[in-house]
Amino acid sequence: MKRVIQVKNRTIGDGIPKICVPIVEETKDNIIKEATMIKDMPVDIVEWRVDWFEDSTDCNKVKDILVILSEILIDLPILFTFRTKREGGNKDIAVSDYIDLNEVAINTGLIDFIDVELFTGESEALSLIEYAHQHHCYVIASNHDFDRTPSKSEILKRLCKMQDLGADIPKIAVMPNHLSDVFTLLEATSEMKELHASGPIITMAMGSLGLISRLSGEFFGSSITFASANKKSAPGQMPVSEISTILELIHKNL
Ligand SMILES: O=C1C[C@@](O)(C(=O)O)C[C@@H](O)[C@@H]1O
Repeated sequence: MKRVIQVKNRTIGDGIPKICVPIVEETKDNIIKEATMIKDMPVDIVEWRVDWFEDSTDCNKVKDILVILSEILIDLPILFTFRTKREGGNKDIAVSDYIDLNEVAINTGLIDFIDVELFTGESEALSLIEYAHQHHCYVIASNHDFDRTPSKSEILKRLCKMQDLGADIPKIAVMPNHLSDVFTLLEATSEMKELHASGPIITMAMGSLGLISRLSGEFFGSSITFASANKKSAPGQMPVSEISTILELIHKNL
C-alpha cells in the first residue's frame, strides 16, 4: 500500500483524484472575490498562485492575504505556489527571494502545501523541503515543460529526483505536440505509480491534446487534477463543475 496524504479530511493518493483550483488574480480584492466563489464549489485544494499577486514582493501583504484566505476557505487545504517565469509563471524572482517568500508563507502556519520547483537548485530545494517539513507543511515538487514532452525515461528521472529530494508529491506538467506525447506522459505516470512512487504523484499533459490526462488520474495514477473556477492557470484546465461530474461518473462506473 502506497503512502496517502491526509489533509483536512481529504485523502490524497486514494480514490477519486482530488481537484485543485488556482487563484490567478492580481489584486487583493479580486483574490478575496475568487476565494469566496471557490469555497462553495466542489473543490478539494485551493492553489494561491502568488506570482500573479501585484504585491508578491511584499512579505507583509502576502501574509495578510494568507490570513484572509484561511478565514474564507476554513477547511479547504491551501497550496502556496510562486511559479517562476521559466516554468510558465507570471514573474521572475531571485532564488534567495523565492526561498524567503516560501519560508514566510510556511511560518504563518496557514498553508498546507508549498510548491517547490525542481530546478530551483538542488541544495536550495533540499533545504526548503526540510524547512517545510520541520514546520509541518507538505511539499509538492514541480517541473513544467511548456514546449514539449520529454521522453518517458526523462519524465521518470525528474519525478524520482523530486521524491529523492524529499518531496511528498512529485508533479510534472508537459506540453504534448502529438497524441503520442500524451501516451508517453500516461505511460510514465503509470510506471512511476506502479514501480517507483512511495506516495501520491501528479502528472498532466497540457493543452486540449492533453485533456484526457486531466480526467484519467484514477486509471493511470495521478492523484490531483487542476481545474479552473474563473481564469485558467495553464492551458487545458476544465471548469471545476464539469470535471467534478466526470471524475465522479468515472469512479462510480469503475
Ligand atoms: O503545476 C501546476 C499545474 C498546472 O500547470 C496545470 O497544468 O494544471 C497549473 C498550475 O497552476 C500548477 O501550479
